[in-house]
Amino acid sequence: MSKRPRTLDSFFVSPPNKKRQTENAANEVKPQNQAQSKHTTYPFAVAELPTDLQEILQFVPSSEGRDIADQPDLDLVYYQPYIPKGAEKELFEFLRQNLFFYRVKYSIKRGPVETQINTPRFTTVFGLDESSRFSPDGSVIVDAASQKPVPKDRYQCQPRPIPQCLDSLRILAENVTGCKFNFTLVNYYASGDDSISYHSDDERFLGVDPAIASMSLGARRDFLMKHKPTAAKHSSETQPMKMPMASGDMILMRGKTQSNWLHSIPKRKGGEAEKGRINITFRRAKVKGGTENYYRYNVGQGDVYRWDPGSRSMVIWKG
Ligand SMILES: O=C(O)CCC(=O)C(=O)O
Ligand SMILES: [Fe+2]
Repeated sequence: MSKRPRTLDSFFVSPPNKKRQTENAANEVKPQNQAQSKHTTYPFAVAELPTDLQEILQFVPSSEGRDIADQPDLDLVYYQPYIPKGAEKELFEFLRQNLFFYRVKYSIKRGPVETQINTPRFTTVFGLDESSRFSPDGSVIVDAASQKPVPKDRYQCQPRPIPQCLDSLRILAENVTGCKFNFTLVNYYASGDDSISYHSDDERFLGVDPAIASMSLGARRDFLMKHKPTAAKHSSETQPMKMPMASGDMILMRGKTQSNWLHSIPKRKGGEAEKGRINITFRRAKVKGGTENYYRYNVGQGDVYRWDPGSRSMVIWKG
């Protein structure tokens, strides 16, 4: 006999005869699902999604996406919300608690001048470009064409398989958008001082007109967009946009958007931003250069950070 389908509401009431979560002496909430994603490249194992969250994800998208294409070269789908209300808070806490993050530093050279850049947010990344894939157990990287293990020096970086908790979200994003993704990039904006400046994700390694799905959890932060300056088009022909990305919202950017528009998350003074915000983007890198780029700028060579529930802040993880 098949199981009776549950309604969304029933997920938010604890079943009477089932203890939903176990609490230890420190009152720390433990997920029901103790299984973990492990890999030699991970500083520590990543818990799999708790079963209650896994089940709620059947109800994604929580609302129909709204097309926004009323300006030149703009092609967006905005889900407000995407994750069911009530579940996004648990998903936010779970991911902040269980992922490892980095504060990447790098230098750029413009002519003779070298500038040190401190990425103003926490980042982490998982995935592999189209030219190769992980074997099912994740132990080897296999060439997509020959199906043979790739030579050791194929990648300078050490690619990481997407842990189960993020891979479930990736598969969901594929099903909802009809796009294919092989990378998951995660940003954590700890406070209003963390930000990402105006840019477009139009790197060659993503191919033409890339689709990028971008999910928000935690603090509401403004997502700003403006058209790139062009010779032909006066910027006054287009209107800059401000989208209040709330917890559980998702925006899909596709078509000509990346080649023509810039986006940013500006710094904010105090308020809600201090609660912290997670952004997850799903993308598809076509070639090896994409893999190298993503690990260089989102993992780097520095310290590993992990959320510390005691001090409620990211602290350097000492292994
Ligand atoms: O945090 C966001 O919403 C945007 C992040 C972003 O644009 C990026 O990672 O490329
Ligand atoms: Fe971006």
